[in-house]
Amino acid sequence: MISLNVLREGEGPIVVLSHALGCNLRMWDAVAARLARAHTVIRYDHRDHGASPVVPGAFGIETLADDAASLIEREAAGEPVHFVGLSMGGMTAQALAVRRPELLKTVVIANSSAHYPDSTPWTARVARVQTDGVAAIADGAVERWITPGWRATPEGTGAAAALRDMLVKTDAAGYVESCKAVAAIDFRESNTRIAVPTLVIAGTQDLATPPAMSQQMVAQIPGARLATIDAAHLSAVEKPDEFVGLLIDFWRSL
Ligand SMILES: O=C(O)CC1=CCC(=O)O1
Repeated sequence: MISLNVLREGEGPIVVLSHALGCNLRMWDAVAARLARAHTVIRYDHRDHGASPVVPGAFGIETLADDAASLIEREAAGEPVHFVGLSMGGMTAQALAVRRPELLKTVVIANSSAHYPDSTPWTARVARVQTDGVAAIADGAVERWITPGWRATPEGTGAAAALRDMLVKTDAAGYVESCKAVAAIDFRESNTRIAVPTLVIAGTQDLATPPAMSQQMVAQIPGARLATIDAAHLSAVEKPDEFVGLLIDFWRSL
């Protein structure tokens, strides 16, 4: 078992936030600030990201789910949590909901996918990072993460710079292994066995995990609901008020 970097804030029902590939727990700053007014917010860095250890060698998203399960066991002391994952965090949520449903009150899968029909772009990205480092793919990634319209504003320009900085500080070998884990996902069958209340959030301008991928997950997961935000891939960064509003409405509706 590895010891992940964890940040805990606020008081109340526990929410665990799981970030995207190449980001770290700071991706959730705006969402955490809003949620922590009435919740215990626990966010963490995935292995090979942020201030968590870099663990040499290949792994699957199931390993990230097991990392999250150990963290919940330790931090929540038997209280089921609301688990919110975006992109790779949403993949972690899909695996966790099947492997350890007893740890979860609800699951939110934002800007994510159950499967990539074509792994060619991932193979190309891995090769580029192996040759030239994470910085070589950073500008393209940030362009997928937030909309051009927001990037043109002072707030969005600052956010883009902070996100780029987060990405280029990610360990290259860890990023490569994470890309391979993401490229290999296939939750299409296991999603039909999720029995935890689930909300799927899609970004209408998300080119990395387009809304059709969210619609597919909703069709697979029994009783799952779909919500949309007018944003690109990192909807929680660009539209934190709307993102938190969707979470609160979902939790209140149960
Ligand atoms: O980095 C990207 O291109 C988008 C992405 C896919 C999975 C993830 O976590 O980020």
